[in-house]
Amino acid sequence: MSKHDNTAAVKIENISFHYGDRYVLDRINFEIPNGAFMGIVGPNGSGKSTLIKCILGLLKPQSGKVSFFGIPLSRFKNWGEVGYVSQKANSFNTAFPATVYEVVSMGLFGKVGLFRFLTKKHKQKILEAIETVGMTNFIHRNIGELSGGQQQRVFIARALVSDPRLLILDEPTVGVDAASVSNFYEMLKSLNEEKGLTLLLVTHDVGVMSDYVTHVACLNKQLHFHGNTKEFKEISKEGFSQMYGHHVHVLEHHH
Ligand SMILES: Nc1ncnc2c1ncn2[C@@H]1O[C@H](COP(=O)(O)OP(=O)(O)OP(=O)(O)O)[C@@H](O)[C@H]1O
Repeated sequence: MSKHDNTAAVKIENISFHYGDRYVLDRINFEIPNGAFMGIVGPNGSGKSTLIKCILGLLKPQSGKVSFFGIPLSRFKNWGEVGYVSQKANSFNTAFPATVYEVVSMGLFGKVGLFRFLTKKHKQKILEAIETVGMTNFIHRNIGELSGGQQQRVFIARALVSDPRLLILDEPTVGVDAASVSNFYEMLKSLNEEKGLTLLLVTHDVGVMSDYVTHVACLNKQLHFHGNTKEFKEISKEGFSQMYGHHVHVLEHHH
């Protein structure tokens, strides 16, 4: 594969961020290994979105640094390698009259008006991305006529058309009904395992998520734990709650 194989996909070094005099992130250090599927969990207000914004360079931390594939954020230019699916509610007006095919094609150009310039190769990419997320049967359906989980799949396909090496997802299961959540994670897992895509997922959903990810980071202003899923599961539930606060409970899958 690529020459970056031993380099972390994302390296976060000593990141601190405060809004005014209010600390939201306190000296955060961790790496997302290339090829990992990492879940970041934390209660409301624990700084998850702020951390994602610092990673993407949308917010500038007061201290610390971020690098992608070994390149410092300040010099990183290959944004096509990094896909981002923000919280659904903020990302798209689903009343907008666009089909699945049209929404996914925006991942190539960002604009609907450029449809007529799509080459055969572009069209192939779009069809492939739609197939990867299992939405081929809905290709001409309007985005507004899909369920929350189906819409999220389409937004992921939109992020996949530019062939990213890393995909960052902020609360992708919000609005996805409980029965579809496992299917949704299953799809992410196969993107990770079969396509070798590195995934970073932010969620409240500790229980179900931990059955699919390879690594976990627990955030509550500070990083309370980071490691592989086996280590995460070995932490006793009580010990974990004490360490991390009462907001988060590790639930077994069948609950
Ligand atoms: N623009 C802002 N100005 C001031 N404070 C902010 C701003 N944005 C967020 N905060 C505060 O920073 C803290 C962390 O917010 P953040 O959105 O990063 O948390 P989160 O873990 O993503 O929360 P949630 O799970 O509820 O989305 C919260 O206390 C929030 O109120």
